[in-house]
Parts: sequence; structure tokens; C-alpha cells
Amino acid sequence: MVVHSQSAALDHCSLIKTCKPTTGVFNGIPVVNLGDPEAKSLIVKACEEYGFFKLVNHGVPMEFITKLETEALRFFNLPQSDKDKSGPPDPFGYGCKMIGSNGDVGWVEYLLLNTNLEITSQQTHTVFRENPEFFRSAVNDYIQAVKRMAFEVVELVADGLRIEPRDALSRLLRDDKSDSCFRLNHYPPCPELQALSGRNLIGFGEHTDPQIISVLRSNNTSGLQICLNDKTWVSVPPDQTSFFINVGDALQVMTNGRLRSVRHRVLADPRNSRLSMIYFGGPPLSEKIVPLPSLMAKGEESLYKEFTWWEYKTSAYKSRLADYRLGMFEKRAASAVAGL
Ligand SMILES: C=C1C[C@]23C[C@@]1(O)CC[C@H]2[C@@]12CC[C@H](O)[C@@](C)(C(=O)O1)[C@H]2[C@@H]3C(=O)O
Ligand SMILES: O=C(O)CCC(=O)C(=O)O
Ligand SMILES: [Fe+2]
Repeated sequence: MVVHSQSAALDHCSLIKTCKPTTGVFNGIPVVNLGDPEAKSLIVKACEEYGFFKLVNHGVPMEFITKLETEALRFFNLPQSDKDKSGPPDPFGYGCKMIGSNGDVGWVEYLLLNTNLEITSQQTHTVFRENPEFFRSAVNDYIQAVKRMAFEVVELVADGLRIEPRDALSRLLRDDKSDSCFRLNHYPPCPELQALSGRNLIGFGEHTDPQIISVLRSNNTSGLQICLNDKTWVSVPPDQTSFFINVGDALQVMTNGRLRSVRHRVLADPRNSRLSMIYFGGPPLSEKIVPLPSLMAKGEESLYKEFTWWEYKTSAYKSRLADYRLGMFEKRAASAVAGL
């Protein structure tokens, strides 16, 4: 991400939103130890209350994490013209400041990758044609390990909610056709811009993740914030040795609203660069996203209209980042519009 001079930088960034600096960190983020016999109920409680928790003792080898971090930084430190060869993100590939294709911008550059097609094949023409073999292998090793952990987490969700069979969620992520993706985000420091405005630049604007579950790991630079039920934004203390798990929109629907997808955003840090890596576990495109039958009480009705993941994704990709994407799939919203 090139910044030539202060005025050029400001020009470039006039579209990036800012917010008042927030100071306090939130110490109430639930922490779940994957080896704890109580993990399933702690996970469910955290997902009901926050749609978010920190996972420790996760079993992903630190070696895979640091190898990928090194390779990712090597990539993001390349000259801009080299990085641009891996873009634009359509939607996969390298992107800088523009998020999605509907006008959202942030102080971020990223690589967005598909995980279900072997990363060796389809993406060869963009991201990995230009980058060394060890970057590709670092990405593959990391994704494999994180997927395994994500399968376990959603199986614990199923256990905790007494969903049967217990692979009702994990089978969707394990499926060869699972529509999952992976993202490396790099938020460079930007001291001049923040000093001039006295505000924090938005790195990645507020949103919920559309998929079933997102698994996030970052370096020790802060920036991630979540929105609590009372609509206040709180900063998540970073922890480079742990993972943060987000409930996505699809899981909210599949649990008929029991688990809530969490609204979150990232503020750029004026002094330190942030690097995050996120696996977004989604179902196959043809999957119907409906509440899981074993979870529904007798006579309970779905809060949502029936839709496939393809339909949801198509609509999500037409939306702006901050939009409430589930709104148009809610039955209640539809009847309100009809004046019922
Ligand atoms: C503005 C957009 C970017 C996004 C697609 C969208 O139109 C709305 C959802 C966005 C989001 C948020 C979570 C993930 O980072 C992401 C990959 C996803 O699946 O939905 C992004 C999309 C993107 O960056 O392409
Ligand atoms: O980069 C981060 O820490 C989070 C970004 C995010 O929420 C996303 O890419 O969907
Ligand atoms: Fe997100």
C-alpha cells in the first residue's frame, strides 16, 4: 500500500471513514479452552450472548501460524506494482482499500482466496502465479489445520444445542463443495492521517460475516471491535496465540436466531501494522439455509424465509458492507411491509 506524501495520502483516503478514538478494552470476551469438558456449553453460551468468543488450546500448530504470517508479510511488503499483479479481487485476489464491489473502502489491503478448490488450481493464474511456492504451501497447511479446528468447534455447537446428527453443521464445512473462503488482511500504520484528523481510520467497516462461522487470528496489534447487544462498540484485546470465533448469518438462521451473528469492525492502529488471517466456513451453494429440524421446539416456526446459500450470497454481494443482510429474508420484516 503506497503512501507518497501526506496530501496524496489524504486525497486517497478521503473516502475512508473515521471514528472517535476509543480507549478502553473489553475484558468480558468469553474464553473457551477446547480441551475443557464444559467447552460445548461455554461455546453455546458465548454464541448466544455475544456471537463471539476467544478459543485457547486450539491445537493449531504455532509453526503453521508463524510460517504463514512471515509469508504474508513478505507479500504485503512487495512493491505495489507487484502486489497489483495478484489483483483485482473478482472476488478472489489482491485488493487494496476497496472492499467488495459496491463502494466500500477501508484502510486495508488483502488477499482473498477460495478454499474449496485446491488452491493450486484456479488461483494459480492470479495470486500464486506471482508468488513463491512456499507461500502457497504455508496457506494450504494453515487452512487445513484451521478447518480441522473449525469442524470441532461446530460439532461442539451441535452438542451444546443437542442438534442431531452432531455433524449437521460440520458436514457442510467438510463438503468438497463447501463455499468457504480465506482472507489475509494487512492494515498498515498511518500516523500522519490520524494525527491530522485526530480520529481513527476505519480499517474494515462494520458488518456481519455471511457464512456459518469465521475463525480469526491476528498479530498482537489491536483494532478488532465487536458490537454488544446494547449497541456499544468494544475493543477486543488482541492475542496472537489464540483464535477468535464469529457466528455468521447462516448459523443464526440455522439456529432460528438462538445464536446471533456478531457485528464487528476493525480500526487501523496509528503506529503498528495489523495482520489478520480469517477462514470463513460456508455451506455448499445448493444448500438450503433453514433452521435445523432437531433444534426446533414443537410448533416453532422459522423466523426466516427459505433460501439457498447461493441466493443469500448473491444478495450479499449486491449489498454494502454495513447492510443488515438478513433483513430481507426475515418473515417478520416481510409481514411488516405488507402491513400485517
Ligand atoms: C461489501 C462486501 C464485501 C463482502 C461482500 C460484500 O458485498 C458484503 C459482504 C462482505 C464480506 C464480509 C465478510 C468477508 O470478509 C467477505 C469475504 C464475505 O464473505 O462477505 C466479505 C465480502 C468481500 O470482501 O468480498
Ligand atoms: O481483519 C480483521 O481482523 C477482521 C476483518 C473481517 O472482519 C473480515 O475480513 O470479514
Ligand atoms: Fe468480518
